[in-house]
Amino acid sequence: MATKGSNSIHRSSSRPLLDLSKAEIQGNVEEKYPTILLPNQSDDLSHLALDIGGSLIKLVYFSRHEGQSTNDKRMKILKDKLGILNGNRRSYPILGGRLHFVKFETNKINECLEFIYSKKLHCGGWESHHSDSTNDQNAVIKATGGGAYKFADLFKERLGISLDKEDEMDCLVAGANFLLKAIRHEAYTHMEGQKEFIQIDPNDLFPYLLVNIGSGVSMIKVDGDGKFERVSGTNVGGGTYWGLGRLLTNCSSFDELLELSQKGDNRTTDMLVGDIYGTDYPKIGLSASTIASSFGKATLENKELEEYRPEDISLSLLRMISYNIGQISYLNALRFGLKRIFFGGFFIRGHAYTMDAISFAVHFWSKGTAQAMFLRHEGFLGALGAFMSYEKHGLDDLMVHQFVERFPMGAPYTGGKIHGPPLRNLNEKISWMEKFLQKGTEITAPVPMTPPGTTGLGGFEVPLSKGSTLRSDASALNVGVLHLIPTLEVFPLLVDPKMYEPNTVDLSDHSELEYWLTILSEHLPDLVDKAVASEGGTDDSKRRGDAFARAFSAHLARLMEEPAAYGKLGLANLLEMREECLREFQFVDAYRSIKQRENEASLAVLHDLLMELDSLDEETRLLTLIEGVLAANIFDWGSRACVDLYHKGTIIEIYRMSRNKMQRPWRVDDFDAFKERMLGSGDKKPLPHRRALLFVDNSGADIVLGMLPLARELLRRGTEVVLVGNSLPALNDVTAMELPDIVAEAAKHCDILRRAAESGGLLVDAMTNTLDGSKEKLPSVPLMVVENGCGSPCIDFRQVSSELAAAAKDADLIILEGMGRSLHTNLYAQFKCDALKLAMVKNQRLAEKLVQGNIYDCVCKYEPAY
Ligand SMILES: CC(C)(COP(=O)(O)O)[C@@H](O)C(=O)NCCC(=O)O
Ligand SMILES: [Mn+2]
Repeated sequence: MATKGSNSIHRSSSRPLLDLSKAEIQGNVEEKYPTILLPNQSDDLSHLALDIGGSLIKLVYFSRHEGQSTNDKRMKILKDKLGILNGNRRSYPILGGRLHFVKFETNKINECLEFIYSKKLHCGGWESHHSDSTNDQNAVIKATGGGAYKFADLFKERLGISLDKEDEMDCLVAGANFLLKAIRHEAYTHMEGQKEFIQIDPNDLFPYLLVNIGSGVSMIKVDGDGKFERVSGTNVGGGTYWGLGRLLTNCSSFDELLELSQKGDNRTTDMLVGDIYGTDYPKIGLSASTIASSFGKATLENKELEEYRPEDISLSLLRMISYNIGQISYLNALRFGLKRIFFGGFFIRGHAYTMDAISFAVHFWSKGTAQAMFLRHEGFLGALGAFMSYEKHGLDDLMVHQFVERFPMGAPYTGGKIHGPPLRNLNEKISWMEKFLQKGTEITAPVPMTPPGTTGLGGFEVPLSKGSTLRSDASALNVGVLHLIPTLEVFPLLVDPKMYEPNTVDLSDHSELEYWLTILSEHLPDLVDKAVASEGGTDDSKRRGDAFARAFSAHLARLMEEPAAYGKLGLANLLEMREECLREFQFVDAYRSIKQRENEASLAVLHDLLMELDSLDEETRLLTLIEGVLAANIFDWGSRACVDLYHKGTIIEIYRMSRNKMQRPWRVDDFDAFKERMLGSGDKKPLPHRRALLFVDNSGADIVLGMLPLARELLRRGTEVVLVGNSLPALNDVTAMELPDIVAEAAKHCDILRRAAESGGLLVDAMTNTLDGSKEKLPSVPLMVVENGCGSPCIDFRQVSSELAAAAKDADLIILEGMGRSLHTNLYAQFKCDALKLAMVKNQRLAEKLVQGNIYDCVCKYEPAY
């Protein structure tokens, strides 16, 4: 096993240069960095890279989306107000690209070629740019693995592409470095069946030992990007397990052999300490069940191979090889003083028992001072590395907060297991989901979980539970699609972004997880009804609705069995997953008509409400406004209890009932502290806040009769107001795109709102008049709208839109409204500015757990700047 000196990644320049022909400036030419359209340039828009191994082909490809343009004038004014210089990046909704991870069996290479062809990945992925097929002839694709040589001619012949070979070791390291720096829940430990995600600080990653277990094993000391050395290895690896296993058991595939091991009992083959001593050997810390000699028992008995169970042989082999690799790895880590050891390669395949065995060996020999870690994308290190070797893909500098991982369903090639034909369009995806209905519960069937204590503390012991309880979790869907959103930023007003945890409820508590998964499952029929109705109840929408329900149920079933399947799970992830799943089946806005109807009904009574408010003194008005926000937060189509209420009354009736019940003290009641900050006490009048960010929640009464009147009060007191709305729809939440029209309607009833909206660039028509000089120019504090970067009922402040981050720089007050944004997430979040968290608790269990109260209790939590 030769070692290799330090390497630096070779960046070949195989990609064609930019094609600037017919280039033109798109959008506003006056902007400092206008968008330049390159109609003839396509290669930079999509990439594909391959790792062609002996058993699997791994593909990583990037797809990019066109954004929708928005109202330029409105955006320009907003940017001026917020001081955003770079004017070319944004449009609603968020722009971005996606990194997809796909696997094929190498012996089904034709499916892989067909997939590449159907997605046009061989010519940049953009059909419209490649009507001329002669372009395809020049395409060069990065590839690594032995198959990059073996199949080069086939790729040329069938797709007209040349494979540009990248060194395998370079790729492994580049892939691992990228994952460990960019993906939040990439690395995890796996001890006795328990998976725990480890947060790696990207600034404190190096040095580490990367152990790649393929047919053979490479141990690589990694000191930085492109800086590594193969310090050791062993010829006893995955190939040894599979090769010996095949000879000894007649298994026909690696997976079959691995599965067999799960039913094995190694006491029949291994010589244990107890076999030699008849008891434990406590002096040197060995229990009777410790393996003294793998397969040693075969020397004591006069038995033929056929007399041993293949299951036992497979388990003994697996343990022998895993322990050996774990031990050698630890010794190498010790040799170079490395604290971290990451294991990857096809041998591991996310297989619980293999990981437990390796972890045990590292733990045992290091006496608990070292820990084995595994990588969720372990099978894709090489392909990712090949992908990273393209120049100018722009991914090098991206950071954790700019990636969002999502788990689409019905895309059978994402994830560990290959379980379907290549899907080209939504129709095929739906048919594929339908098949599962016919076949029963193939993907929704409970998957047995690994119970704690599979290896036992004494180590090398017989698993406590045998057979089906030792499962591989390499089944589908534990690797998602990585959305790259370069414009996402960490919210600058977080006191401590490193310590920030968005989720309030800990779903690692199994009863909590079960409760919330059940809630979501029970809500599903109603949601499907709404989604189908939002599209006119067509046959097509019904089909998609069914497919959505099946896909989402499958996600819930998978998570019930394996909560850590998609990384660390929180309620915010679950609620976002539901929205993403709807979008996957092309339900763009399931509550569209409900939102519209509620907006109209609420706007009709806004004038009366404002008159009533204006008749009150300052103090009563402030209290009435906060009551109004809390009362109107009852309009929540995501809460079971609220939806039941709506079947019993009209919007206005429910709103009045809710307001009448607003008796103080609320369950959490910091109103007096907030009032003092706003109005002062005695003669002392405090300075108004400079700028308030209002994180609005639901459409209808919530925004129109709750948050807008509160915004108006702040504006009246001289505080700039930024309404922060969702980038994409989620339940009945109001989106940033919908807000300007709602404000425009509300402004018809109110001068304060109108002037502020004009000043903030929200009333474009009125603004045109003003700019023409035909109207008196009235100075006013602006009312603005920004998108938050999310498409969920919750908000994760580690990943917000760049506009919101820019708006936050001058803000000294934030108001978070609703259960999703201020209870499920952020209840305990600390901000550098004053923060008011307002919500009605519309779930009995949450009310009991968080505020020791009851459903419909209210929370008014005020926290001065930390
Ligand atoms: C989805 C929600 C967070 C939305 O609440 P909101 O943020 O609109 O106040 C909430 O409705 C919820 O947690 N619903 C599930 C629990 C239930 O149905 O009781
Ligand atoms: Mn909501």
